[in-house]
Amino acid sequence: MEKKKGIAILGSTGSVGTQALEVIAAFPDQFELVVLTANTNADLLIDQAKKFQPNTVVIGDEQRYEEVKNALWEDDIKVYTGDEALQQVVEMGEIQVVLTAIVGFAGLYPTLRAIEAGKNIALANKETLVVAGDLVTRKAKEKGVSIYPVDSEHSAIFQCLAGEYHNPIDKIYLTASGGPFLGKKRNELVSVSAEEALNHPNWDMGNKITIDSATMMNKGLEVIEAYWLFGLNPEQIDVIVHPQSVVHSLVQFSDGSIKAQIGNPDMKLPIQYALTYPYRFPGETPRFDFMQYSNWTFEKPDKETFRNLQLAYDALEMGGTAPCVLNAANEETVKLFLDGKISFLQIAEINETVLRSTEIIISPDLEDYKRVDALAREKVLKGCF
Ligand SMILES: NC(=O)C1=CN([C@@H]2O[C@H](COP(=O)(O)OP(=O)(O)OC[C@H]3O[C@@H](n4cnc5c(N)ncnc54)[C@H](OP(=O)(O)O)[C@@H]3O)[C@@H](O)[C@H]2O)C=CC1
Ligand SMILES: CC(=O)[C@@H](O)[C@H](O)COP(=O)(O)O
Ligand SMILES: [Mn+2]
Repeated sequence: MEKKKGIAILGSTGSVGTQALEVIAAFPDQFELVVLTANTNADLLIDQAKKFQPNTVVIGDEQRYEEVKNALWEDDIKVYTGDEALQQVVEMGEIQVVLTAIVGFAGLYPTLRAIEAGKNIALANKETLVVAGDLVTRKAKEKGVSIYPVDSEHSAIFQCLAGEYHNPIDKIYLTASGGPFLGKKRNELVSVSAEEALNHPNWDMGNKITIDSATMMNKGLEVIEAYWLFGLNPEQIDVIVHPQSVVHSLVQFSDGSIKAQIGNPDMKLPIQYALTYPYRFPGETPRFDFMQYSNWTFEKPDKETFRNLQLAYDALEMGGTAPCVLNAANEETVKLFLDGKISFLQIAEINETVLRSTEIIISPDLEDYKRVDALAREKVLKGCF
């Protein structure tokens, strides 16, 4: 029998993490779960560890360490806490693929360490590539490590590219749902609440990405993510609004032919493909019903109203640390919005102010990214919002 594939899930208690565990549970003969990590959700991490019996777990929050350790003592599961532990566990010999399902900049360090240790990456944490795409892709190339996209649009592009290695890409189309406020103009968005913004029409996701979808920053981050994953020019990356979220993205080749990947809005499929690549495992996921989705529509994104999308293109054009600045500002403005401290429209306004007022370093190293990230966050927080 073939050896099972060793998997680490960073961020196992989140939306992607919990769905990844469903995928793993569906193929017990194929995967061996080696590591699970969470930030603060000790209760769920304990439940997951008891059920899946990984070798090791990491709880970010040091206050919850004793509780997790005591709960898992009789299961003989190693328990660690803190940022350094999160970076060390990805080096374990039994791991073949690290699924990065942590949200935000915090995913960058363990991803880099995993690449350094020669582990293939199933990448959900798009912020890693947005912040430091040059560093991450260079390191992956150097170490012969593959980065398999988990993000549904990028998985779609990746699937369309299978077998097309020799064929030049004309352009790609990333599809966007448009979020809960599709069709609204700025004057209608002045006082929308966090609750309304968290009401995504098609996907059930973590809070941060759901707000990003509502502001269309998610699509902006995905443009930058695609730039690094597929080695395209910004002009080759287009966004089209497709409110049904069943055409997950499209590739147009140099002869004009377009390939699309289609399916239900369900993250388990892209997660599974990233873990089983180059194979497709036969699965029980509900089959697509064309009659349920008989009306597909496409429209142009409104970059005036959803300014964040334009800002992401601008940051990509500016280069160097500009996307890192935009990402850091956005992580903070999203938190402020969720805490009721700023309005929905202020998210993009503050992001833009920070982006335009922060000096760019053109060839940054990891320390530069760390400093620039901290500086941009400080600018948002010192804005006295
Ligand atoms: N959800 C989705 O369908 C999709 C998500 N993505 C991307 O995947 C990533 C994860 O998204 P999602 O699952 O929605 O997010 P969630 O907020 O649902 O989950 C985040 C996970 O990361 C952990 N975490 C949060 N902060 C830290 C930190 N500072 N250090 C270590 N661990 C941390 C959380 O732990 P705890 O639970 O303890 O807080 C949790 O396990 C994001 O980058 C997102 O953009 C991409 C495509 C689709
Ligand atoms: C599931 C997924 O990949 C999300 O990134 C999703 O695409 C968000 O939807 P929109 O950003 O298109 O609203
Ligand atoms: Mn996506």
